[in-house]
Amino acid sequence: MSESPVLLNKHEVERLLTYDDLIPRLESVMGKFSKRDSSEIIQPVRSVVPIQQHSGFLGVMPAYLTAEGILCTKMVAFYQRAEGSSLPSTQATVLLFHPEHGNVTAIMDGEAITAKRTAAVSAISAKLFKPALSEVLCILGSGQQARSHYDVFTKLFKFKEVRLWSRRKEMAQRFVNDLQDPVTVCSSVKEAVIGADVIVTATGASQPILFGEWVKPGAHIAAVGACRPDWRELDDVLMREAVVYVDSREGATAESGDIILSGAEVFAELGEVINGSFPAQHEKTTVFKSLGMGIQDAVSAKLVLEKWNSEY
Ligand SMILES: NC(=O)c1ccc[n+]([C@@H]2O[C@H](COP(=O)([O-])OP(=O)(O)OC[C@H]3O[C@@H](n4cnc5c(N)ncnc54)[C@H](O)[C@@H]3O)[C@@H](O)[C@H]2O)c1
Ligand SMILES: O=C(O)[C@@H]1CCCCN1
Repeated sequence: MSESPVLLNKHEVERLLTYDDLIPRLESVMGKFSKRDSSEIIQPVRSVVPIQQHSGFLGVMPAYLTAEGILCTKMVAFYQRAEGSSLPSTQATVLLFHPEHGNVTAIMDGEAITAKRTAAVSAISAKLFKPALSEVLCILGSGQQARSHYDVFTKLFKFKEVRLWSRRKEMAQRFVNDLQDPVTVCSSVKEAVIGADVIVTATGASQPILFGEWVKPGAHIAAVGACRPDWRELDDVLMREAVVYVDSREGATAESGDIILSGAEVFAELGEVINGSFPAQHEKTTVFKSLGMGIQDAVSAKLVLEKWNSEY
């Protein structure tokens, strides 16, 4: 009989998963992924089941990292919530398996993993692609991803000003009231992004909210929302004028409305830049289009379990 799996709730996962540990593991696994060596990493594009009656989707995200012995899957339910809804738009659970025996070794909350690993990957993109002089950070959205992006971007980089826009101003105000440092709440996307050096889009929008004509030449955009083939956050002008990087070419081609509908060309994967096979064109306007990957959840979950094991 195999042992019962370790069960870790959101509070525990949040406590155990730190950006300092996570960032190097994500850089390493994304570099490996971009080498496309199937004896090292197997990660199919996410399977997504639409839940049409409720404007939602269930995604299943398996991954196997052979050398590290990590066999994992995340199950993530994500919804388009009506304005004013208090329900979370993204909920997830992560399972780790014993690769040899097939039993489940850990079941853990996936919300904290999703929030932190997505923000950490965006921060890696900003490290590579943001302009040399980056003084103004702008975040669009005030939900879970907006918060994790605020946390890691202000931890890693020094900005003179941070701006926030949310479609409901009171939510932006609530976000800001929780923080120690000053953040400017803006009344429109245009006001928030004009002159910004780094822009994070982390909204549930399905139509463009960020327009190329407002974006400062040379700025870096980490685009985290719009994870369906018919959803948009960025307009055609921005998509076509920027140098576009993605987490996975296959994921982007299957799932990103911003890429599919604009016809924008993907220049490189983040992992290809980490590996040195493509340059980081930080002097140009750059978009990092993030869709999220099972390997990112897998290394995060392994890290959480290692930390937990070291404590008990
Ligand atoms: N790339 C990834 O790996 C990844 C991971 C998790 C979530 N996501 C996506 O990121 C986005 C944000 O996720 P979250 O967990 O922070 O959600 P959340 O529900 O916590 O926050 C969503 C934010 O978007 C705003 N919003 C919703 N609809 C909008 C619209 N039509 N126009 C403008 N703003 C709108 C809400 O007001 C809120 O501020 C979602 O699209 C989600 O699917 C991507
Ligand atoms: O990679 C993820 O976890 C997310 C979940 C929500 C939709 C987009 N991708």
